[in-house]
Amino acid sequence: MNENPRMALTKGRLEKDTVNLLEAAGLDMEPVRKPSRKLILQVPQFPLDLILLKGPDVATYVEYGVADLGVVGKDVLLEDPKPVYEVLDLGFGRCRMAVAGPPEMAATPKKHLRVASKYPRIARDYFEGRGQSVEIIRQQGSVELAPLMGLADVIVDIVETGNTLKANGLVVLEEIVPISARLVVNKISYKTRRHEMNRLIDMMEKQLTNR
Ligand SMILES: Nc1ncnc2c1ncn2[C@@H]1O[C@H](COP(=O)(O)OP(=O)(O)OP(=O)(O)O)[C@@H](O)[C@H]1O
Ligand SMILES: O=P(O)(O)OC[C@H]1O[C@H](OP(=O)(O)OP(=O)(O)O)[C@H](O)[C@@H]1O
Repeated sequence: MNENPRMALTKGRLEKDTVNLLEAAGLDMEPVRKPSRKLILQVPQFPLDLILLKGPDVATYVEYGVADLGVVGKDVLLEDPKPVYEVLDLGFGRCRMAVAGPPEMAATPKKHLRVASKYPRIARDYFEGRGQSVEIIRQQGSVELAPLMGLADVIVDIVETGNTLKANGLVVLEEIVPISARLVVNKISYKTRRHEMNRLIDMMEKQLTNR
């Protein structure tokens, strides 16, 4: 067992809101706020270590119990489901998963669709669930380019402000699912470190209800 409970945080877009939430919950987040390349940080005066990872790796660390808890986007959990407990919707990192494409695609249903996405599983589940035949073309980024370049008919991607779609002449064709950051807990830690896990969950939950 780790000495202190360990929480995995997603670097990048979710980082600032996560740090703000933990700070509001009473933790000294100075070590994370201080610019540094450190990936393991200790919360002063509180039994908690923090590790910084990319979203999909947060879920993996929590699955294996190397981290007891983690903060990760719902998109990551849907794309690569893990046997972890999802205990809180943290309410930030809000965006939606959507099908998008050129406006004319709305009026021209196709027998077989080519779909570009960083989220092949979400895309396949969505279209197959509707009986739509698809070929999924996996992308690593700049997904909006695919329909513009003729690589795909539509994309499945995250839409937040809608600015990227707009700047590229694309529109949302269908909403798939709303997304936000979630707190996940390792299943064994939840049993064997119940008191510590509940204390941390309660501290965070209280801040959410105060907002
Ligand atoms: N506009 C957005 N684009 C992508 N993710 C967003 C957006 N808004 C909120 N999110 C949430 O933030 C999480 C982290 O996003 P972030 O872009 O930092 O990492 P990423 O998706 O791994 O991208 P990258 O590969 O560019 O680092 C996502 O998993 C998602 O839940
Ligand atoms: O609706 P918006 O506010 O414009 O946000 C959505 C865009 O942000 C994300 O891309 P990201 O910036 O992570 O770049 P990449 O996936 O293309 O690397 C996502 O894949 C969309 O392209």
